Amino acid sequence: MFTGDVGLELGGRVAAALRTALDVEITAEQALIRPSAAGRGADYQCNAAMSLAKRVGRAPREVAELIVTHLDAADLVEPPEVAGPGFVNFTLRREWLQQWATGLLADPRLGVRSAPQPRRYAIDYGSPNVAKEMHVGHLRSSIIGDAIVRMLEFAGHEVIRHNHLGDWGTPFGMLIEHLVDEGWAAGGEHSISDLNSFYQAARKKFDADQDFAERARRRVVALQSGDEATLGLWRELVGESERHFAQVYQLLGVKLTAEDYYGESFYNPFLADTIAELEAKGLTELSDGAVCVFPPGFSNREGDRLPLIARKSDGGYGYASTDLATVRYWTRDRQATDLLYVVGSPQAQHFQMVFKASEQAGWLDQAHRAVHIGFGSVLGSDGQMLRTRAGSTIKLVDLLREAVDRAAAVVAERTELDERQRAEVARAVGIGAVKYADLSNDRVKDYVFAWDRMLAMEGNTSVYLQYANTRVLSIIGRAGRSAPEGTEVVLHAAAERALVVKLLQLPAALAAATEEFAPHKLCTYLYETAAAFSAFYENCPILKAPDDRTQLSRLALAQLTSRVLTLGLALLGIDTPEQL
Ligand SMILES: NC(=[NH2+])NCCC[C@H](N)C(=O)O
Repeated sequence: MFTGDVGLELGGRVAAALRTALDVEITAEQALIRPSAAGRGADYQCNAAMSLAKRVGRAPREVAELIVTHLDAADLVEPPEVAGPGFVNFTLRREWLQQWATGLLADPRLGVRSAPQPRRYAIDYGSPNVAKEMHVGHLRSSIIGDAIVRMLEFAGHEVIRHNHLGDWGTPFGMLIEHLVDEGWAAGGEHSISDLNSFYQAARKKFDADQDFAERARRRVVALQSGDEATLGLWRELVGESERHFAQVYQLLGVKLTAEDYYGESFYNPFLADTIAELEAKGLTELSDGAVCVFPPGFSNREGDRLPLIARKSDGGYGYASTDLATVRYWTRDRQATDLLYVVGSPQAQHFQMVFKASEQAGWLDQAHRAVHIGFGSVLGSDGQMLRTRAGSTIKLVDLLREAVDRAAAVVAERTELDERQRAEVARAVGIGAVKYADLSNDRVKDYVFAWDRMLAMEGNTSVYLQYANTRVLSIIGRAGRSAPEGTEVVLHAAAERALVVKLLQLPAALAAATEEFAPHKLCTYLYETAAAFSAFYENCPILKAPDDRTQLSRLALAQLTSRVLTLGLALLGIDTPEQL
């Protein structure tokens, strides 16, 4: 059955040909069918002959020829051709493309099939720290994590979001004690910007004032032993931070809500059992009084094995203990099959060690996988970590507000919109620009934060795509009608055909972006689609189409383009205004 992915379909046919011709078994994926580069005169190519040649002891071109002679795909492609060292070039048949495009018009999923075996994902993203300002790393985690959530959900998987809020540990002793000193609980008129300096003030006192430090230490003990009054103050502090984070999430339009907080404190009740299980399985060692796990394969430059500290020498638990508990909790208690952690690349080793130890403990096995979805830093135009001019770290709300303000300046000239519409558009454009600038780069790389580039109307930006979409919509609007389901798509001009071939690649592009947790692959695809539409529109008039049938067909292509752009951007968490 056709899966919606024409590359895979061709792959299956190539695999069948190889079975008949050479008695070798490969999967549809292993047939390595890829879209051909533009201007190559073909739509797809098969790259498998070269590597198969060695396996079957024949020349690559000979293998390619055998594929061609044994291929049963005349319904789908023109007679294929062997090229170069052993590529097979495929050109899709016009009739097939026309039929496919007509069918697409009636398909709410635009050719994308749901996962045949849905999995249960638990995804850790956002994950800021209480009583501290969210930083750009948390912004990246929120944006990338959210796109991944949307893509996985669209693919039909179950997705549980959890926000690993840093809300526990020794700093809370000094924070709460400082809070008491400030009479903070009484007033309630405090905001997170107070809290940032609040944190620094607490830290300063802690370092300078022995008496305060002692009180802070006692406060930690009170907190950990569940003292009600202390817990009340702690909740106050956490609640205040959560209100602030909610503001950022709302402005950003990410799916994280108050229900998604599974902070470090959440795992507190599971820590003792988690560590006891590791001990019972013989995976721990005492090292300088601390209970440690030494997962194999991790050592420093001197060759010393690296520990995960499961329980500190004072009996307390730390960051690593909690993360071991997350793996156990999400796999065992919540039956998640896939654990995703969207956290900056500097924590890569931490997660590799946690995963290794979890494998040893049996929490991760064939049926469960854990993936650290790392990402690089955001740099300023000076190539250094993004900071304000004064040198302090940038406040996220400020950054997002500035994005909306700058976008507002861009749309201010659109006098045909009323004030409310303009505000909505400014938000969609500004926030979209920040998100897209982040998502369109390979996440593992650092990227430079540059307002002008991210808000440019030309190039691979969200504004360009949003604008392209409004242009398509306005053409359809001016036509005064739309192509109904069942409209027969007719492809005569090369640009029409090229656009349909692009639209046809949505399932493959989306699958790659989803499976590799690589939203930039979807961005690239959308950009190419918008470009294909431009070329189409330049060459194939819609409003002044030669006849009615052609106009309807071209309107159908315009509608499909808009739907692909809208869906693609929505999966990236970006809104598509109807006017811009
Ligand atoms: N399970 C986790 N460790 N998630 C990531 C937590 C990130 C941490 N709060 C930080 O700001 O660095």
